[in-house]
Amino acid sequence: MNHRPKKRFGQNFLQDRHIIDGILAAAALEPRDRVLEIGPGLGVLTDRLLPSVARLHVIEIDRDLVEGLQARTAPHLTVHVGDALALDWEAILCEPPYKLVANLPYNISSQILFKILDHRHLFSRLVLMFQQEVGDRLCAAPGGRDYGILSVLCQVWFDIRRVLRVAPGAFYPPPKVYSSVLCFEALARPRIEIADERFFRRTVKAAFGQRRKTLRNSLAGGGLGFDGLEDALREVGIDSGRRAETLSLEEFGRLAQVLARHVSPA
Ligand SMILES: C[S@@+](CC[C@H](N)C(=O)[O-])C[C@H]1O[C@@H](n2cnc3c(N)ncnc32)[C@H](O)[C@@H]1O
Repeated sequence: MNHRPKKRFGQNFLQDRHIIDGILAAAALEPRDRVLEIGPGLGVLTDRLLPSVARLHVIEIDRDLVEGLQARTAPHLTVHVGDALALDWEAILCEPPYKLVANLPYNISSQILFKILDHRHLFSRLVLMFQQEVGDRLCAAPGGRDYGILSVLCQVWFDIRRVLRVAPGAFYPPPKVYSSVLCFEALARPRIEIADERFFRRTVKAAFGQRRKTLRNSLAGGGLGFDGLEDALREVGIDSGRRAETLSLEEFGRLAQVLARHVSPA
């Protein structure tokens, strides 16, 4: 098929067979699996997924590619045309759990991750390609500059490991950066206790809002400051002079609990 890759849709098509093999191996497919693929493009992953799974949904935004995908007449394949960020995943994925496999367009990877977090109950495993820098952030441990909002929010719910490092030449056209394939395994229960998930997310975002600042200042800047904050945090073993990037997941859990007691949950 003659298709001119479109930059606006982040079209870097995989052409390295070893990388495709590595993605499929990480997905650990079983015949009864139901899978969602976001951004099938020319279908290199789709064609490898199809014979191995019970059900495959693909979501592709580029109408020029849809005809080629629909030409694969497998009865267990459903092609959804549209923006994966806008489509209603609950309506499409009616028989969870699903595995999610995607060579994601880099420009929407954070937004997709937030949508995945909102729909994590639908998924048992995710195998996703990211720009290497984003992959590093997702796997990062506390203490370094890679550790941030997405590291915390995703690591609470998933075991995340990098399975492949991918050079630009694996794609056509080659992107300017290296990429990483990450495998997310859904945990049976979150790593920490979270009473109110929306508030937990708000806490983490506020704490990292101004990452060079101390917790005391960044929380105040994010509307989560209150009189007595320093003492309240000290009581749960957190020094308000620390920066967000030094806090473990457990400490973020305790931080959110303390703030929830003192700040209105709006
Ligand atoms: C990096 S390419 C990967 C294509 C193919 N899976 C492969 O590995 O060669 C990203 C694909 O996602 C599609 N895409 C981009 N934005 C999208 C969106 N918001 N929703 C669904 N698909 C999207 C692009 O058109 C493209 O086919």
